[in-house]
Amino acid sequence: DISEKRYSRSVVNLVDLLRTDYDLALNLEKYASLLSKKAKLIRRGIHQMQEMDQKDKSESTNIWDSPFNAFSLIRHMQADWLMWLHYLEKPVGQEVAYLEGKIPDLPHEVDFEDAAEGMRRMQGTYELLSSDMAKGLLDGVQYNSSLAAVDCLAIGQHLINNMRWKAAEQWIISGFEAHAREVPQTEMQLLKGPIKSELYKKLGDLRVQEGKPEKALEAYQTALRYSLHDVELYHQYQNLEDQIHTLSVAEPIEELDDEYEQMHLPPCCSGRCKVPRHLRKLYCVYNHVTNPFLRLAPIKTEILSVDPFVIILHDMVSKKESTLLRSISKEALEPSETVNAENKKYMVDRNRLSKSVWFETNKTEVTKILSKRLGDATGLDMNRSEPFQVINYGIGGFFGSHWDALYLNEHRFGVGIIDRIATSLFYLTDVPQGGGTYFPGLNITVFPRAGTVLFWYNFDMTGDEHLRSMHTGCPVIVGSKWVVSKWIEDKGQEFRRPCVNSGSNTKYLLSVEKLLI
Ligand SMILES: O=C(O)CCC(=O)C(=O)O
Ligand SMILES: [Fe+2]
Repeated sequence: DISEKRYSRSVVNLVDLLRTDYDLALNLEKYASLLSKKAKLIRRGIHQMQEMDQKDKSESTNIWDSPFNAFSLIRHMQADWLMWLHYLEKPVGQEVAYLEGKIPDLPHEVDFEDAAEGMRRMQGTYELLSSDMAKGLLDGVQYNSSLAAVDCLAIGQHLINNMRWKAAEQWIISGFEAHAREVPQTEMQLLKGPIKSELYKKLGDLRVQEGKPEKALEAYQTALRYSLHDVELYHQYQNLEDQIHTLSVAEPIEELDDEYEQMHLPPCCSGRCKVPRHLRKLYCVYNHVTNPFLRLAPIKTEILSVDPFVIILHDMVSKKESTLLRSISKEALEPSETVNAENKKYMVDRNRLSKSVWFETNKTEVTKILSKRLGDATGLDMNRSEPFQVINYGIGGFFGSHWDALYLNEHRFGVGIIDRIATSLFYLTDVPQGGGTYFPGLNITVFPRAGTVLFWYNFDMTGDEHLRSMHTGCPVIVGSKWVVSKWIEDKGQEFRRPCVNSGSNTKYLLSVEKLLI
């Protein structure tokens, strides 16, 4: 479905969007040139009429001096003005229709909502100030791009819609600052009037919601100063003034609870949180034990946590393999889905903003090799694993905190039930800023490094789900985050990772946990 492109959920379609923008600008240019031709012809028409007028006047003839004059006048008035009307009404070329036809392909309101929500989440997660963000200063890094006043205004509006008054106010103020920095005029100013008026108007709306009518009135008044002829605004102002006089101002609407907000923003995505002591002593080893082949080519393995077992495998994907995988995925990406807890069906959800595509393990030489390598490095049977999933995150893209396991412990051991004993995440790209994988129960944040694999067990040694295996795909601040996931099934790994009561007899294990002995 064309209308379901979900532009904000990946960066790959943004290039198409730029192309469409360029194309539409050309279309507008064509329209403008046809329109000026039309205007020229109209002007010529007016000129002709004026000449006739002059002639009539200079010859000082009366309209009744000749039957032709009267006839001409009547014919002119009856037919020519109709002709003008037709001419004025006739569309100028096909450009308006072309633009109309393109509208369904352009980002929709949901795309904007996704993008604005992405900005808000980024701001909340990394504790950024809106004024810094608008200036292009993101988590201590200054970029040479910034937000325009209209962008700040739009984010402010989005926050007002979501009852976040304080944050909205800060974005409106950032809008004024952005406006002071701006040199070129934006289209909005051409088509809708001065941006300053729009910003003050929004500030007024906000103050009304907050229950500060006097302050709102002040804001509307200032807005009016910037657009004297805005009738609608004037009515809004008058209405509010009446309401204040008659004490009938609407009740304030309370800001959405901050605690709810905090719950949805993982606190340590920045990686600057304190890692617990027992996790700081961990180490790096060469794994040459899970497969005889590794004696020749051991895999550099970093142990991040013992319980649950979390490791980073180095040099698992070459540049060439990464490029190939990304290029075959680009055209096939669709908005990512998550498994619904109740019906186990895959669905698009607001908690996962990315695009992805599934590839069978045997799809290409690259997927076959990666699967083999992963099997060697983990000691697990890749014949018992789910297909690869290639994922791309857009700016602000994220995956809210979740567990990968599908069933609750009491349901997992039923007949025929297969669950995800382990997760492997191949990082295909570095992400310049943000986009880490964070474990809230461990306070570990792993930042994507092209070619590495993050691997962890979702279940403990007795087969129960490990609560601390919960993880988060942190919001991307800058860059295009490409990862490939592969979930490994529990059924079929019984001899490689048998259930044991404690870690004491791990020497019988065949999987990578052997490294712990
Ligand atoms: O992208 C990430 O960092 C996490 C991805 C993830 O949790 C998943 O795909 O299940
Ligand atoms: Fe996950």
